[in-house]
Amino acid sequence: MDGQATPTKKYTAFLTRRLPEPAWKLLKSQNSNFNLIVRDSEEHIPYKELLESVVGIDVLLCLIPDQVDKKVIENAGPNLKMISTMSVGTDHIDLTTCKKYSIQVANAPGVLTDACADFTIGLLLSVSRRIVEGVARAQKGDWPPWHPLWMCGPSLNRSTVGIVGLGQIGQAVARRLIGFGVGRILYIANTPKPEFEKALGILEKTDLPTLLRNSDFILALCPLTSETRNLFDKNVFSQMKSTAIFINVSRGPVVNQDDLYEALVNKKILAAGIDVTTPEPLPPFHPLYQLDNCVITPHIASAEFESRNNLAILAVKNLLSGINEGVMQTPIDLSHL
Ligand SMILES: O=C(O)C(=O)CO
Repeated sequence: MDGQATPTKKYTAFLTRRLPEPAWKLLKSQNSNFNLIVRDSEEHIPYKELLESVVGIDVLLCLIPDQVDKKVIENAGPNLKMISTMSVGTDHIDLTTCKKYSIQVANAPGVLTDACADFTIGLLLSVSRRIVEGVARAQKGDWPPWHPLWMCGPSLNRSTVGIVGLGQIGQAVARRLIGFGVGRILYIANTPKPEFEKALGILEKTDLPTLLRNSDFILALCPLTSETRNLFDKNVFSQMKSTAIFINVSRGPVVNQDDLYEALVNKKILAAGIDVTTPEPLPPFHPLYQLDNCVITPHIASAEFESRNNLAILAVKNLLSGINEGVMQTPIDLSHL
């Protein structure tokens, strides 16, 4: 056998569902050196099927609703080396277990930023200008002759906006807010952003109580972590102005939903707009749907064709570079875990 190279083992990659066409084309054009298993469905993979499908794979490409927990990772077995997620958020993946087994994880940052920032402004205005409520009233015939203060809401112009989490999306939202003439933007973030503060002129890093006390609009744009889980609870809502509008485009579990309901019903805050909930999908008869002062959208902040296609393409690029070069393009730093 002297002189014969040991054949390198072909990786097996498993995709939990079909991907949008441009990402699929890219994958199909470059899959000759690995085994590709694609679950032939547009639908979410049931947990039990995920557990069974991952056994023995080397690379997993997953999506937000796929719960890649300890059990799934351990069921995959020792071959599992890389997980590429078609998402920015990684809270559906047990990163601690990934670190334990030296599994690389890559998300897809950057590609959704503008879509999410546009949507955040849209949701904020839908709530403050009562657009959804107005449409519902008009459709029900609840439309009196023009009335000076009917269906009025607070101005964004000259207001103080509090941003919780000034990452890429938070910064893109802050830039857009300048165009709406806001007076002040307060933010909390793990790291200060002095250059960005200087560029915008009206941005101030602060602490949570100061942000809550002073903001007319409070935007949750932070990732879900052990520090942000349940951050917006009764105590936090009680520190907001009674005229405050709360917007969540982050993750459902950063909010204690019962406490949000209580704050909205008892007018502790004026209104809320939430694109993310617990659970998702939020069941149709959930009490929050009954409130005029709550706008609920079904996790669509990033739902632009271009951004979702780019999200899928970046997830595929991560998978390909992981297989071909051993390092994914946009790996997550797990060293702090
Ligand atoms: O990519 C994510 O994390 C999203 O929430 C997409 O909407």
